[in-house]
Amino acid sequence: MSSAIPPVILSDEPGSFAWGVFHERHPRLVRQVIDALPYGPAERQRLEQLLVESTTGVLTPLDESAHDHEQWQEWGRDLFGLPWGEAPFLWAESYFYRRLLEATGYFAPGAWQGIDPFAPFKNAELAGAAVDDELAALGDMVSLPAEERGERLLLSALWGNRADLGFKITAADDDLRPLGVLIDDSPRLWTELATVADSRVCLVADNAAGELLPDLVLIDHLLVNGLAAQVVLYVKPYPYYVSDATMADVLATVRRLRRAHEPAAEQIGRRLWQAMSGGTVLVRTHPFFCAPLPFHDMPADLRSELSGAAMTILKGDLNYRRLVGDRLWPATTPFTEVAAHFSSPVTTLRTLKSDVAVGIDASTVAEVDAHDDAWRTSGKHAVIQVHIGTDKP
Ligand SMILES: O=P(O)(O)OC[C@@]1(O)O[C@H](CO)[C@@H](O)[C@@H]1O
Repeated sequence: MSSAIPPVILSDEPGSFAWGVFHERHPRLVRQVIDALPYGPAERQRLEQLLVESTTGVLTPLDESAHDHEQWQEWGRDLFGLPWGEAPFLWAESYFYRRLLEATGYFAPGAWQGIDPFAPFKNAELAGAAVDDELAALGDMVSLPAEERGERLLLSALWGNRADLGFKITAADDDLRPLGVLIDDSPRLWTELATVADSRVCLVADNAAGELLPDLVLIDHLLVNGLAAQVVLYVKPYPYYVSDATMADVLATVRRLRRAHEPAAEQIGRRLWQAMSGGTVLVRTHPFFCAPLPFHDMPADLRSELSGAAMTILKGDLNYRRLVGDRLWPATTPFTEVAAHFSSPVTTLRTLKSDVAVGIDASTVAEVDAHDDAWRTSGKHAVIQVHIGTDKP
């Protein structure tokens, strides 16, 4: 690493993006969760208490009866007792979602066990007109040459990340209009996929519904065109960050494709179903995908699982923060420096929705700085960044 490592992002500074997540976004999110499902007084009270604690109190541990109490004790050893804003933003946000599941009774034996508090939002999006339009558009792509189709599908997987449901909670309609891809390393991705024979490609999913749909279509494209022999799709083991995809969301999305009126979409759904049955698409998960830590601290079992992949495609903002470290990097920090620790070649498909940015050349930084004060967080810009390894350009 060429220069000193910058500080980890905290959420204790009023007016900062991270502060706004706790003090503006979370209160609206909790309101929406309470409005979307008829939680009883106990669950509602616990949700309200979580809001009070996370905005004005100190971090308290999970109840000893929680199945992962020990694990969180270890992760939070030096943090419990501190004000939430003084813990790393990545850690505190992750713990907020774990505590939200505790408040709704997701893990405890009882009537609400296993009920995804975010399912009403994800289901509404998957059933909505925007997804209808995406399915219909797949028909128009059939006649395109494979390369052009691949490029379009990659862009739709990229911009599918734009409006995750957490982001939509505070974004104005105007914020949802994309502006541009600041870094586009996609030619390197396509070349690498075309070069490595019989390859396994991993895709670490981010959000369900409007993002998972183009991800699955991209996976189908890679398999059909021989750009991957097998795809491993990683999802979250339980609901997380509002709209993050779980296995239930994968099944709902494949079903939506299979039932589409558009024949091209229906065929993709059928092929994905067969690929899952036959093992050319494996859906996997790991507890570390909901851990409050950067990928640098990935446990050995997951590291070795990913290490044989020809490419790992990381979707979204949070996976990006976890890859490069949730720090106040100068945006010109070389991507290779901060992504080299990853155990396989890696591609990020990310729209910018937090303060972290790396690998952007100085002239591009100057240009976006001049036009958009909030370019790091507005979700209007995106990056496709690729790190392959020291032996390849
Ligand atoms: O990973 P995703 O879905 O692209 O984004 C997650 C996200 O919306 O959550 C955080 C704020 O809550 C931000 O860092 C980020 O923008």
